[in-house]
Amino acid sequence: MTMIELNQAGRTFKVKRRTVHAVRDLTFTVAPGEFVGYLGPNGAGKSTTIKMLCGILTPSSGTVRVAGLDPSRRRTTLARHIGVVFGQRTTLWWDLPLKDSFELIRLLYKVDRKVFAERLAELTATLDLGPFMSTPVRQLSLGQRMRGDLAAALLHAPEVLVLDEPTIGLDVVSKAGIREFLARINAERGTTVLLTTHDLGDIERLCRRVMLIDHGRLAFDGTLDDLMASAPGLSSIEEVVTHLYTAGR
Ligand SMILES: Nc1ncnc2c1ncn2[C@@H]1O[C@H](COP(=O)(O)OP(=O)(O)OP(=O)(O)O)[C@@H](O)[C@H]1O
Repeated sequence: MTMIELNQAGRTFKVKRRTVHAVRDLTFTVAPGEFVGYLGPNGAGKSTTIKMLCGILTPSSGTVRVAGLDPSRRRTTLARHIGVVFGQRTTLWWDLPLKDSFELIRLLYKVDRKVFAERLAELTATLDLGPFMSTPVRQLSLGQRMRGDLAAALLHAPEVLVLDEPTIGLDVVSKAGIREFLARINAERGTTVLLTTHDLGDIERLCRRVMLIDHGRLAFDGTLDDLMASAPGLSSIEEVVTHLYTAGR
């Protein structure tokens, strides 16, 4: 059983008569319960991959499956199985208090009132949302907003969580809190997590497996230990990743 499956997936964009290959021949699988780091330099194709996983973008070639579904054709059904957080953007309603955004999500996903209340209570406690539950989203700090977005992505209890830079711009304490929360969700609920980040501390703390994409192609797929062993003589993850990003340029 696989939770995420890409088979020679590719995506091109036409820019001024030129074809940009954002993602090429991408083949990998992610099993249920895995916590995978998805790394790559700017412009490597990470966001394009994530958009194909959510069904926002249709692959130009190959196939993509998430929870057994073709995301671009079954986007509504897939929404029940997947949670997505884009660190740079919020999915919450800007002018509404956080709790009203959550209630709208309950209605959208048709979650039973009692089940929802239990989940929300648990997420409120683990993410410490209580102090700003009645605050409009636009007035939240970045760290508070991110915690709100994570709760919003998990209220319908998806099996797979896709995170695009969830710790961007956060201070060390907020980052540690988010990392602890994600580790817990993965361990306790068995949620499959695909994490894109430029913060290698996120990767070190959370991911056993790392995939690295460069120029739209998979350049590395292995454990964090394999990654460290791939560049003998280099001792920090920063050095190893810099080496991989600059190799072949
Ligand atoms: N809508 C689009 N139209 C044209 N080109 C695009 C589009 N979206 C992405 N690209 C191009 O595809 C390539 C991959 O972009 P993508 O956003 O997937 O990279 P990324 O790995 O997420 O980068 P970053 O770390 O900077 O967010 C880049 O060359 C980018 O310019």
